[in-house]
Amino acid sequence: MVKFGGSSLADGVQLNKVLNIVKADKERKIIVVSAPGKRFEKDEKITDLLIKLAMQVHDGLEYTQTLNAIKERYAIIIDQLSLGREAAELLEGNLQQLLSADYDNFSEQLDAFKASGEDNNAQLIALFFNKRGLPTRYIDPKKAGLYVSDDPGHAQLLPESYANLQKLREIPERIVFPGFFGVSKGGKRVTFARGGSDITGAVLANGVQADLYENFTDVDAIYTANPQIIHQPKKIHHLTYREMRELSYAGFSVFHHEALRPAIMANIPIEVKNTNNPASPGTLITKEKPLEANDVTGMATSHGFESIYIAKYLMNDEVGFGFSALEVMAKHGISVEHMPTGIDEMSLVVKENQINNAQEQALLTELKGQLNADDVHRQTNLTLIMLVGEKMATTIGTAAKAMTALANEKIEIRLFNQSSSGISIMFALEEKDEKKAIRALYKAFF
Ligand SMILES: Nc1ncnc2c1ncn2[C@@H]1O[C@H](COP(=O)(O)OP(=O)(O)O)[C@@H](O)[C@H]1O
Ligand SMILES: N[C@@H](CC(=O)OP(=O)(O)O)C(=O)O
Repeated sequence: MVKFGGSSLADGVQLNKVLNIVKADKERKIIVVSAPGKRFEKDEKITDLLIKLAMQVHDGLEYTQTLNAIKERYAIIIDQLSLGREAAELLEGNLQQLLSADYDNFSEQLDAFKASGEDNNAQLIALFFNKRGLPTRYIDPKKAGLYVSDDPGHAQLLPESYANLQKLREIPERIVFPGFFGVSKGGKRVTFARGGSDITGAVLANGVQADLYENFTDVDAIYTANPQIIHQPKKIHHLTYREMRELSYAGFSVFHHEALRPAIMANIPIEVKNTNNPASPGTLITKEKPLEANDVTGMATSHGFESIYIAKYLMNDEVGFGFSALEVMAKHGISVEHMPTGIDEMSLVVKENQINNAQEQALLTELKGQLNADDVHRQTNLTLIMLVGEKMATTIGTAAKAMTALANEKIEIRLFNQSSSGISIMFALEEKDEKKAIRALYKAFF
């Protein structure tokens, strides 16, 4: 079972590498593909172009330029791989159908457009493999019975899909399966969260009970820190599912955090590898791993957070205080990521984009009134840094070492939280300190 990300499918050169990787091992039987990704830093992903196109079509704006940009990307691939008229006509027909279909609402239309990126790519890649002598079948997620909830942009798998997907094992040829979407019970295409082709790969791996889920991307391994911040960070050779779940949720964009559960459920090892350097061993992710020398396995960051600080004298003696605070947040549709507490105070850490300016005052007033609090205020522009490692649970002094490294750089820690399992600690800092903090922590731990 293998998945190739958008960077591995960005043009004909990349697709030739993909063919060689698939041909090199007959166990690479099911191939999940993303839509063509970026060829260079400032390039646009097909998925982003499709989102733009859907909005322009919906708003009645001029969309020819965007449509042409999408056609051009596929045309280059068709040309580079000499796929001929058959491929060009297939693509043209699919796009026409997409544009002329009736949609009940914009969410449905947007998801149909987004899904078409992977779907067209899967059809082209199946054609390409067949033309190069590798018998391959394109499979439509609808035909395979990959059912999901009707939550556009945030689909959740319906468990009955696993039994349907098991039947893919009976297909003798290689299978090319589009990632990123499934079908609702009403027969509509619904996408997972962005980056969701990883989820499709994990779901299929579970469905067919694969021995291994290989996830091909554009880096040699998962690194101890984001390579866009640290120059040539150390590679992580082995991660546990728990570590990966913490790190991917906290900012390791290389593997989607929702893709872990299906793999964990069937205990399938995951290997993250590089399409541009397939001989390199990559990073293995399994349930358990041999204990390492280092207490911290990796560190992730993500920005765009804020904290709502609530203070009340004798808070800890009040039964149900935390419940009431969370109830107000839930009423406003805001999900709380972390909840560090003190004796008379607590902070609710949330994603910043969940609270708009119009809502702010009402939320703060309601929290203050409902909780009879002494003080309620927001701290905005926060970055969360997560240090993760199985060995941290049994090591003394990890937090102290991290705090010393930050203090030496005169970086103020706004919040601190340790997970109950002991395998992660979280710091919230001001966004302006993010890069300095990551560098200081990297130096201290690696
Ligand atoms: N800790 C990390 N280790 C490896 N890559 C990381 C890490 N954090 C962020 N990344 C980024 O993730 C990218 C790969 O993920 P993504 O762009 O989704 O790839 P794909 O197109 O293959 O799905 C890398 O190019 C890298 O910039
Ligand atoms: N193409 C989709 C799904 C995906 O997983 O893409 P990638 O493999 O390029 O991260 C997106 O951009 O969100």
